[in-house]
Amino acid sequence: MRRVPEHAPIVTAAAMRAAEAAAFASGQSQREVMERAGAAVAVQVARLAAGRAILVLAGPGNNGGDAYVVARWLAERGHDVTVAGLGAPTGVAAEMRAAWTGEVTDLDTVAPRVVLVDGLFGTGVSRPLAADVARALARLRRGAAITIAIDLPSGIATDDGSDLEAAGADVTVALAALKPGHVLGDGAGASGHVLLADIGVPVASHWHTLARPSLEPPPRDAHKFTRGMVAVLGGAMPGASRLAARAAMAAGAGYVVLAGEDRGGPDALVHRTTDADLFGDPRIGALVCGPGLGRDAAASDLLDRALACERPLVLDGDALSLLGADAATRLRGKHAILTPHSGEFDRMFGVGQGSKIDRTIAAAARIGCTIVHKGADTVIADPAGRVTVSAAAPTWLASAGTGDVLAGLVAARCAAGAADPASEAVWLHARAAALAGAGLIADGLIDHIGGAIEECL
Ligand SMILES: NC(=O)C1=CN([C@@H]2O[C@H](COP(=O)(O)OP(=O)(O)OC[C@H]3O[C@@H](n4cnc5c(N)ncnc54)[C@H](OP(=O)(O)O)[C@@H]3O)[C@@H](O)[C@H]2O)[C@@H](O)CC1
Ligand SMILES: Nc1ncnc2c1ncn2[C@@H]1O[C@H](COP(=O)(O)OP(=O)(O)O)[C@@H](O)[C@H]1O
Ligand SMILES: [K+]
Repeated sequence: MRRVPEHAPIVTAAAMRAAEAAAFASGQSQREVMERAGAAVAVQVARLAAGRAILVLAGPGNNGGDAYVVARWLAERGHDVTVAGLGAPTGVAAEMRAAWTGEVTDLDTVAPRVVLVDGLFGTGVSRPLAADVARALARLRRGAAITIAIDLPSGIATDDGSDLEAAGADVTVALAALKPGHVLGDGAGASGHVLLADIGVPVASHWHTLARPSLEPPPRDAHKFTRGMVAVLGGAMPGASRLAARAAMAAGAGYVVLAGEDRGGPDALVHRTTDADLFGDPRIGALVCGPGLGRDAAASDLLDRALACERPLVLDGDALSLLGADAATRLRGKHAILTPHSGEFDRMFGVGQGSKIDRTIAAAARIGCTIVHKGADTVIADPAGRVTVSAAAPTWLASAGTGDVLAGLVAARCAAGAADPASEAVWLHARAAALAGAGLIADGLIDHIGGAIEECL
């Protein structure tokens, strides 16, 4: 499983340029910052190279400038370094090129070495790599045992993670902040393990990577209702609603109700009918509607009643499909957390423009609710524009029913009064998956929620 730093700021290329400009305006020189960036990367390269031969690729912009600093730093400390260049840098990057006293060979002809450092393009990549450059990069990566990218793997679009003919990296050293390209789409896979280097450029952002929550055991005076009551509406596919209910129980809800005709599930699960008493029960801290609900008239009626009641809602699966393009009008002003996968998201909000972060922020602002936009890169956005991205969840989660488990987790944290129930639930979900290991199924994932919680106490 790849590693990504926790609670790291995420900024776009434009925001990064603004942060750099502010640092330069406050008296730092571009040269100093580039020396710091190169040294920070070189420290990691030295550690990972462990004495093996290194090839540094240096591009025509400031990413290339960083690369020349990396090469100089390593050579000065006795490492076996060669450099291959692309284009002639300008400005400070040209000064760094001039300060490299070794040879600069041609990208097309250079032989691969065990350690590859990719400093061709970073946040300035503006179009797909030319075929010969992409071919050379892929060849050199294939010939290396480890590839370390400076700031971003060359050919990953900074702001949305799309693939502009990147070869990828095993380790990426992100400078000053992570970029959307490290956590979204193809970029997440291409970046490998991500390390964050402090280069002395302060960065402020409302967007962060997911962090381990800090949780408390139930206090001495706890009773079942103070720990949070969750009600899950059952429907056409009882297994899904049962998974959500069991996950809510495992995630620490003190009282979990499964409402409907299904009488299955563990003995500790409370069964009720979907009558007016249920929807009016003021003790319900979160009402889950959607997992296994179905899409028939009965399902639609249950959704209407859920939306009409005053309880906080967790809306998933079929509830989201039933809402479809009406989501924006029907959810406005509701206290709800939505957990769509990309198909459900697109049905509600359209495919739209921009990155997954941009689209999720826009949708959350439009409906005034928090949205957990699921996938390998789960993006959580609230109506105020705060974003958390989970970019390192085990891919074993891609199996039926794991989303139902997440809905139950979100509901349990919501009913417990958590400040950020969606992010906490997504962390616990990913961690439970890591503890469950290879070949996990949704039922087994629930057995590891307790272990994930233990790590947060
Ligand atoms: N600002 C700072 O002081 C600091 C910046 N830092 C570092 O700088 C990086 C950003 O630097 P950057 O803005 O110079 O962009 P960079 O990623 O080197 O690429 C731009 C060059 O590539 C070219 N080009 C683009 N796409 C291309 C393609 N497909 N195929 C071929 N050419 C292509 C583009 O040419 P153009 O698009 O104009 O034709 C231009 O020449 C950042 O990631 C970090 O590593 C750190 O040192 C901290 C201080
Ligand atoms: N490739 C993947 N890597 C990591 N997590 C994934 C991947 N694919 C899906 N997931 C996660 O698995 C869960 C699947 O949810 P969902 O698609 O709603 O499935 P279901 O409706 O069958 O429960 C979500 O939490 C999602 O973020
Ligand atoms: K790079």
